[in-house]
Amino acid sequence: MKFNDSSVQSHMTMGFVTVEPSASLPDILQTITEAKAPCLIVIDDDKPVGIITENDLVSVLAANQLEGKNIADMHAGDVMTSSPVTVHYSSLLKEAFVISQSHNIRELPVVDPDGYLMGLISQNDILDAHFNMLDELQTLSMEDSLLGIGNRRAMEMDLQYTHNNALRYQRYYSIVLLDVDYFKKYNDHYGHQEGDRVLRLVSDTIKASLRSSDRLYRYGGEELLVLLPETYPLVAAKVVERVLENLEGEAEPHCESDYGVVTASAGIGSYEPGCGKEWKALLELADAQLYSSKQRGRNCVSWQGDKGSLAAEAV
Ligand SMILES: Nc1nc2c(ncn2[C@@H]2O[C@H](COP(=O)(O)OP(=O)(O)OP(=O)(O)O)[C@@H](O)[C@H]2O)c(=O)[nH]1
Repeated sequence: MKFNDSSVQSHMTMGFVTVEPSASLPDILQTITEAKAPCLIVIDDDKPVGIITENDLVSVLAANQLEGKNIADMHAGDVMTSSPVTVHYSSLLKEAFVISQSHNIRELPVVDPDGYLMGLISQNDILDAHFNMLDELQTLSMEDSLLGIGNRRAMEMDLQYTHNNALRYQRYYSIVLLDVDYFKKYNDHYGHQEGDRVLRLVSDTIKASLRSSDRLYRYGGEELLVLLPETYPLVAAKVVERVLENLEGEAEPHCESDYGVVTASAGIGSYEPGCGKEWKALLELADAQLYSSKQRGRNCVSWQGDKGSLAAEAV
């Protein structure tokens, strides 16, 4: 389901049960029991002319028992609510909800412009669709539309959560800032659309190089952030080295780069139990280390433990 797919037609059920106006009450009782349906739609010429709910049947049966009438003599027409309230198939869910609320009914037959029956929608169907759409909207509000990874809002929430856990249980975690090298030159040479494609390639390559417990976010522009829970700085450096190698291994041409292919630089900020640093301070640290990687010639990773910008391998 898509969050903007909010027409009645997309959410109605085709599993409705119909009866003719001439159906006898015993047949109606048997049909509704066998179908386990909340209601029966009475149709004439494929158009809804009435609706029979479980409540209608209970009321009629109770009244008849009191009056001693024979139910075998009764028909759909004696039991149904005539001229049922219907909703047009192209109506919005919220219109259907208003109609069902204002008439205090739970099931609405859905009709086409000529009044022919197309389906049935219930208040429950409408509420289910509504909550599913809310879920989808929430997911979308946390996702970067270009790269399909977490956006900055998602990143901040997850960082705070990871930080709180680390604080409480004395755990390590590392964050990595990655920035595509010479990306302005890439855009200028190959065009912005190609730049977008390469950003997706970078993001996909990074994602494929990470463990499932690691998370990738778009920090902004061509900068990405990786959150590595439970990860020591040295281990984080090894992970990032692998990421950078994999990216270089994609061999995506970049004729304006010293490397001839698309590469990225990275900086790491790590939380160590008792260090007293907030996640925002780690972000600043990662940013400073990223700057250091750029200064060292790019396509490399720096972290605080690497003795001030020696290559990761050398430590
Ligand atoms: N195609 C594309 N370009 C983007 C996007 N976001 C940011 N950019 C571009 O990324 C470029 C980043 O340039 P700079 O910050 O100068 O960095 P750089 O050219 O990568 O140089 P270094 O980081 O020093 O290697 C800018 O030209 C931005 O316009 C995006 O979503 N798509």
